[in-house]
Amino acid sequence: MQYPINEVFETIQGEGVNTGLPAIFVRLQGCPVGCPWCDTRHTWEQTPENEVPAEQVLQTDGQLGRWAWYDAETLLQAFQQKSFSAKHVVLTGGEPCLFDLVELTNSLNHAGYTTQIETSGTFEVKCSQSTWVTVSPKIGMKGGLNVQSQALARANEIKHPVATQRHIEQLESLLEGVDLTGKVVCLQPISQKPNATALAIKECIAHNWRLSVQTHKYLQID
Ligand SMILES: C[S@@+](CC[C@H](N)C(=O)[O-])C[C@H]1O[C@@H](n2cnc3c(N)ncnc32)[C@H](O)[C@@H]1O
Ligand SMILES: Nc1nc2[nH]cc(C(=O)O)c2c(=O)[nH]1
Ligand code: SF4
Ligand SMILES: [Mg+2]
Repeated sequence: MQYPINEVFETIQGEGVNTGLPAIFVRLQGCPVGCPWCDTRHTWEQTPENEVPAEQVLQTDGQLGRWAWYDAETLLQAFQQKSFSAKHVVLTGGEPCLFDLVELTNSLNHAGYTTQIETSGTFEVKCSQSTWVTVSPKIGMKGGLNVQSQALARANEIKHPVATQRHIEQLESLLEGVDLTGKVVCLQPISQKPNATALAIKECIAHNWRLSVQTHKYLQID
């Protein structure tokens, strides 16, 4: 199966439970969710005129929204070509769960990589059993999509972006009736805003949730 890829790069996982882990990021192109504060808006549209040769996406994109087709085998070859040393692969986007990721995650696992998916939870999560699934639930966004119960049930980590008290209330009502056994709940301040960070700290302590800050942005790395 082929996937439209926006960028492939090696860095340190900056967010969530795996913060600090060296990782290869594979960013898929395309997302219909429409979060107003999204930090990767260039991944929303997958337009034919922005298709580029495969080698061009083996570096960070920035703002271009370019993409190329890759399958599992060519992606693994690209990791060799770039001499990446990380053994953890993060599939993000865009919205990676627009695609069936079973074949891709299984191939990566068989090649010796651990895998993680960053998803909005608005599509069914299809991946290998061992994949670490981070659902950052997107509630009431302008794309009009709802969080799927399958995605919440499959999540290993629920990492909610927050800026206002309303975001806390939305998360509380989303989590009602969800079995949280074995899952980690994190709050992630939106765009490093001081008020959002203060709110996230206060609510993490009150609920015994974890704080996730986007450490790569403080460090000014990709
Ligand atoms: C760009 S999204 C791509 C994956 C997927 N579409 C999703 O939303 O989870 C990756 C992560 O960045 C988070 N994110 C995006 N923009 C952000 C911002 N301005 N501040 C904090 N977190 C942000 C998302 O909530 C998600 O956890
Ligand atoms: N360093 C780093 N860590 C990240 N964790 C999640 C990211 C994402 O965009 O999904 C991300 C990212 O873009 N960079
Ligand atoms: S779901 Fe993810 S990629 Fe899509 S708009 Fe929201 S933060 Fe951005
Ligand atoms: Mg990011």
